[in-house]
Amino acid sequence: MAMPAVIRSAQEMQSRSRQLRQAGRRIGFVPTMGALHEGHLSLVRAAKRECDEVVVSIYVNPTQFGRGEDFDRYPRNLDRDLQLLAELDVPWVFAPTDSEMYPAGFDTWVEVGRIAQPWEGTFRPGHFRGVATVVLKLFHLVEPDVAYFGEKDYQQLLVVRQMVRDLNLPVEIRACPTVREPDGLAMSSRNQYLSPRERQDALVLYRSLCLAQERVSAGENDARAVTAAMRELISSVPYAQVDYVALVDPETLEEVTIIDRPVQALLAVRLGSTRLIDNMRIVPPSR
Ligand SMILES: Nc1ncnc2c1ncn2[C@@H]1O[C@H](COP(=O)(O)OP(=O)(O)OP(=O)(O)O)[C@@H](O)[C@H]1O
Ligand SMILES: CC(C)(CO)[C@@H](O)C(=O)[O-]
Ligand code: BAL
Repeated sequence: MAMPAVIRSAQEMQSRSRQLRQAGRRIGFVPTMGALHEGHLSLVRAAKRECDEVVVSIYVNPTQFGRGEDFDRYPRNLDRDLQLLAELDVPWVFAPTDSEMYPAGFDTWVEVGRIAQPWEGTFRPGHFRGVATVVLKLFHLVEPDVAYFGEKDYQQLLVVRQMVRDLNLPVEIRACPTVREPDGLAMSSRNQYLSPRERQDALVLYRSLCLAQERVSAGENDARAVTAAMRELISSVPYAQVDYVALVDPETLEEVTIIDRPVQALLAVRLGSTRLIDNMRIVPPSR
């Protein structure tokens, strides 16, 4: 089990990738912010299945965090991450420094339009500008054939796809299903922040998504009735604060009123100082 080579410099990453591509290797890329868990590792496994080389980036990107968000306390544990990646035989880890990614004088930003505006875009202003900018830079440095993203960050996936389409980026975007804890909680690096009580109460996110599917399977087609039931369930945790709960078109993210086709349930809930997101495809019964 060899430890991955850790590349710190942007230029070195770019020249290594060029060499791999020139040798005809197909590069799979998994961008992360570290504090790796099974969700991340499922993306790595998908990349390993489909590509000759796997590059994982570990970078807590400051520009996607707003003022007052958790940038400073975001979990960082590079040694543990490298150990987990070594167990999967990942050869390359790109872990750039801030000054490599944002050298003095950096002043160019990627602004994705409508798809980045609602939901996370509203509650985390500037978030997707930071995500799109760093992902575009990472794509230029790694030059992957395929890049892997989790459906857990559903809107992020659509934002990245929009950018790739609009800017003709030569990379395929692969979506991977959300990996959950045995009790249903979506894996997230931020789960580490939860106290034992909050960890237990965090189950209301998954339960409310399942409740949405149950109601729709039972014939409910009024989106407002379904989101009201979800909110009621979440309110069984008195200190939970809902940022949004919505049923949306899976492509445009516009809110739907009647559920007459598959929709995406999206939610963001704060439990104490921890903000969690989750989502699920909700499918009405076929007639
Ligand atoms: N449970 C999961 N299942 C599948 N993919 C996931 C899961 N959690 C994260 N990912 C994906 O891993 C990639 C890196 O995500 P990131 O490093 O932000 O992890 P995270 O656990 O989502 O952290 P955070 O707590 O910040 O949301 C993203 O494409 C994200 O969608
Ligand atoms: C895609 C990403 C690595 C960009 O910083 C981040 O938003 C994440 O981990 O989902
Ligand atoms: N998982 C998306 C990265 C973020 O929350 O900032």
